[in-house]
This record gives sequence, structure tokens and C-alpha cells, in this order.
Amino acid sequence: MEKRMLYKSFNLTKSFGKKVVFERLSFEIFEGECVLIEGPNGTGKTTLLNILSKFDIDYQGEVLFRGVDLKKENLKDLPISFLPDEPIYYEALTVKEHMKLVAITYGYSKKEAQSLIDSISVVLDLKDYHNFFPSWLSKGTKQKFMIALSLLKRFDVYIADEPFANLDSKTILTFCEILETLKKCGKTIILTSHQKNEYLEKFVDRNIILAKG
Ligand SMILES: Nc1ncnc2c1ncn2[C@@H]1O[C@H](COP(=O)(O)OP(=O)(O)OP(=O)(O)O)[C@@H](O)[C@H]1O
Repeated sequence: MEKRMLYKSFNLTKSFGKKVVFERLSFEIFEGECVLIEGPNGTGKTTLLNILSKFDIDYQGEVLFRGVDLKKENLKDLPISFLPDEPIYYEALTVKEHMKLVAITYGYSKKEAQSLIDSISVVLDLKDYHNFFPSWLSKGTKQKFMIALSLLKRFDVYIADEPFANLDSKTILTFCEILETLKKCGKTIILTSHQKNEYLEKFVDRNIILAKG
């Protein structure tokens, strides 16, 4: 089957003031692939994910998303779910309230939202935390909560920045199984990880390696 282009970057250069993070990066990512972005600390992995998610549009060069300049795309319409490396939440909403908010925002009916929330909570072992405020959660449970929210969106592309951080080995395996299922469903997965992970390596199609300098 012919591979369809999802992202294409030409001479992508990103600087913060005088500091050049990366220069003239050109790469392609195809629909349905699982791509692992690797590289030492500070080489620009998070920066690149922020650009691919359109959270950062301050760069030189061009990034095409399905053939259209990413800068011209409406952020709201992009079928991308981004799992950031730092938890982001509202202090005053419980875990369950966050889940409902995301599911309803993405157009699920109340019934659909409830069943989706239930199944994701069972898989990620979050049921007991529904009435917790996020700041009460341990680091690992907070990460599971962030993963749950990212899965409640509607998306074709799943971008995750260091998703395994703070997860125990059982949950790492569960999350890898989720990623593998997403891939089988045709979703594109782009992620960074400093942790070697044999299970993940089985279904990663390609690596983009960022080097210092
Ligand atoms: N908002 C910012 N202002 C100035 N410099 C920044 C900003 N964001 C990132 N940087 C710098 O850009 C470089 C790349 O950062 P980035 O977080 O993308 O690296 P990374 O490869 O994800 O690192 P790590 O493996 O440690 O997570 C770093 O030198 C960082 O200090």
C-alpha cells in the first residue's frame, strides 16, 4: 500500500534569540507510522513536538501537514492529541470533571463520554481517583490522568513527550499496548523517550535522532 505523507519539513530551523536549537531539519513522517524522536538533553525534542503540534509557530523553514503549510492550519481543527511532558490541569476540577470536560468538548454525547471514561479509567486504573483533585495525585497517577485526558480527545495523530516518565513497569506495558492498538487503528504516533523500552521498539517504524550542534 502506498504510504501517505503526514508531515514534511523543509529546512526547519528553530532558535530562541541567538541560540539555535536545530538547523535545516528536513524529514518526512507518514500516516500510520510510529516515530520515536531521540537525542541527548537539550537537542530540541520537545521544541520539535511543539512545532508539529502547532503550539510553536515561530520558526524558519516550512512544515507541511497533509500537504498544507502547518502555519495556515487552524489549531482547533488539527486532528492531533498532544501529551505534554508536564501535567496541565485546572486546580479546582476533579479528575472525573476533567475527563467529562474533555470528552464533551470533543463532541461525545453524555452516554458515549461516560462509557469512554469508564473504559479508559479501568485500563489505566484510575477509577479510585475520580473524585480526587489533580494536585492530590502521585506523580505516576498524575501521568496516568494526563494520558487518560489525551486519549479522550478525537485525533489521527498522537504526539507524546516523554510519556513513560514516572510510570511503573506494569503501566509502561499497559501504555505500550494502548499505543500499539492506536497504531493498529491507523493512528500516527510521534513520541520522545529517554527510556529504552523493548516493547515499544517492536512497533516503532523509524527514529529521528537529534544530535548536539
Ligand atoms: N522558551 C524558551 N526560551 C529559551 N530557550 C528555550 C525555550 N524552550 C526551550 N529552550 C531551549 O531550547 C533547547 C532545546 O530544548 P528542548 O526542551 O526542546 O530539549 P529536549 O531535547 O526536549 O531536552 P530534554 O531531553 O532535556 O527534555 C534547550 O537548550 C532549551 O534550554
